[in-house]
Amino acid sequence: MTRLRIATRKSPLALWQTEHVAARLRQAHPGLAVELVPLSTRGDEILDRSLAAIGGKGLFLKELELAMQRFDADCAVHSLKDVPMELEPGFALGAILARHDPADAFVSPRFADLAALPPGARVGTSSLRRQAQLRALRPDLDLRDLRGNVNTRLAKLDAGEYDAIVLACAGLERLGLGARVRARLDAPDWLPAPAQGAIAIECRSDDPATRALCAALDDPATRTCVEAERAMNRALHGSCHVPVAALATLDGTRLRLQGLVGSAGDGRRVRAQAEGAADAPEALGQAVAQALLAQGARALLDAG
Ligand SMILES: NCc1[nH]cc(CCC(=O)O)c1CC(=O)O
Repeated sequence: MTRLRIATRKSPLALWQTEHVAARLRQAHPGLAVELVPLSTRGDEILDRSLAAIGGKGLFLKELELAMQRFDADCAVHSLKDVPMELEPGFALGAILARHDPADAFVSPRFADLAALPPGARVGTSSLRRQAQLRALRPDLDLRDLRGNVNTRLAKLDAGEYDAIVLACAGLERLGLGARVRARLDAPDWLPAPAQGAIAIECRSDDPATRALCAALDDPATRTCVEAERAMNRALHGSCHVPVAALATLDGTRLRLQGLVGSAGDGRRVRAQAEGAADAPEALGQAVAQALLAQGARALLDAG
């Protein structure tokens, strides 16, 4: 294969991530002609309704998968946290790139961190996971919906619609906006979305040539961690628009997984953590999910 076409969404973050993957592929395979195929997705176009109402985060993938099925593209680049726990039949993750920063960020022009917000401050996020954790730590806050790409969300913050917002550190850093991070929201007090910060390349399962090219970019340590996080999420429900947070860390051959299920409504949350062998991330994810369920996670998930 001498040419590789990569489908991508058109948001600035998606384009950055796909350009990054393209550059890494050219570096790994000198002589390979790598091209971008930018596409609009329903998830990008529909901004006035919640993602859950319009069919979940899979909407960001659909058009990219159709392009691969039409052979208009060979692979697609995604933020792995936006990828449903079960891939569509016929697709596989050809590579998961090394993750540098899985954490969420507190972003505010006026306030240094969550504790510095005055009572009743307006905080923007449409993520149930972020709302649930904000409710648990600061029940007084006025949580308001906020959708759109990273740049749109920052513009709404700067226009004064919110006192603070929560975004992923990874997205801000990739867009050259790392200076906007006022405080990191770190474990164990705050956990990110399963697979947050990890970039994945999706390929057709029956395309070994593309899969072989992509495999050069795979980072086994990151794959191990995100497999544990996604296995936990999968064992809890099967969708990806729920107040579930997870973070796995790998220390040599020991894998540690922290998990949380919260309620965006009233701030209740349950937490669990466990350690296991690095070669069994699925089992660890399932064990932490069982520990969360034993503490009543099901009632929180059903309440939304
Ligand atoms: N939900 C949108 C989304 N998908 C991935 C990222 C950030 C990059 C990443 O997690 O790899 C973001 C923005 C955000 O949550 O701030």
